[in-house]
Amino acid sequence: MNPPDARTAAASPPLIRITNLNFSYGDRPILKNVSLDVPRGKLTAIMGASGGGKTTILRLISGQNHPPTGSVFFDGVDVGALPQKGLYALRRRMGMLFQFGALFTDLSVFENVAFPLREHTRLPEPLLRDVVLMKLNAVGLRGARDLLPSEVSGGMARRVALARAIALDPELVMYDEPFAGLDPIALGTTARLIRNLNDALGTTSILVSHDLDETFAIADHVVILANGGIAEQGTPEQVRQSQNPLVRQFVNAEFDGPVRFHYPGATLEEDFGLATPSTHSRTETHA
Ligand SMILES: Nc1ncnc2c1ncn2[C@@H]1O[C@H](COP(=O)(O)OP(=O)(O)OP(=O)(O)O)[C@@H](O)[C@H]1O
Repeated sequence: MNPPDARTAAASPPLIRITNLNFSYGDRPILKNVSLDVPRGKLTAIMGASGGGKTTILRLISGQNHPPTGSVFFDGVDVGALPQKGLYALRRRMGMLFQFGALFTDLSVFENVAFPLREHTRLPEPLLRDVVLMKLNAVGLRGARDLLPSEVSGGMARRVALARAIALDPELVMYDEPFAGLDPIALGTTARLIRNLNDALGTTSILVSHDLDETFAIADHVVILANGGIAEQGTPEQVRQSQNPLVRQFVNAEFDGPVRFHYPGATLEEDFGLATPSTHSRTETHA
């Protein structure tokens, strides 16, 4: 496994440091002893099979879930140790773009972006207007301010959600599958925009995505989750060259590998009456 980019690590401490984190839903373990640094000012992608715990990591970073053991530090602050008020203050430093954007359908594009500003600041109206228009300008939608979400395309709606995620000038923006449901052109536009906003605003970004090519094209640092732990991390190039079979299967989009295509069960021989009792074996197990 590759360590985070050495130059970044030397330049400044990570914005997020996760140490020895364990997390379960009920008695089902999801994350097992995970330690991870998210470098400041960079775009880190978290990838891996469905249900691997990627969204759970985002929820642990924002303090929506609490780890029974291990810690999440945001800019040196232990998120799990914060009282409710401190947690709210911390969340103002984070922007979130959830899967499918989740805009308020009865509010205009302008009011969707204005929403977090109205909720969390007391900006006078003319200043609020300027901030909203600047954010909309950054995503190319200043001219669409008066439209309703139903009047813009899916790709544009995602860009409105992006403008809303950066409305409060967060230090960290977390994107949970921001490309879901987008056509290839809108997907490419959104990916470029995420990269450009990260650089232009000097934020740190965490991107959870299944779109390998687009994600590898824009990420500085890639983390592959598998079996509750980090199977690999490094630059996109380093991860592509990983020899870990779990990573190879994922990166090469292989149909079968350590993660089995077949759900565990009876063998073909058993189901079709071709086997003698001695050859009955349940080999199709998950890695
Ligand atoms: N609140 C919850 N209660 C119980 N189980 C949950 C809860 N939230 C998520 N899970 C389960 O925990 C596992 C990890 O969920 P998580 O959403 O973190 O995975 P993911 O890697 O983001 O998946 P995907 O790529 O499909 O979005 C999944 O199997 C999910 O069904």
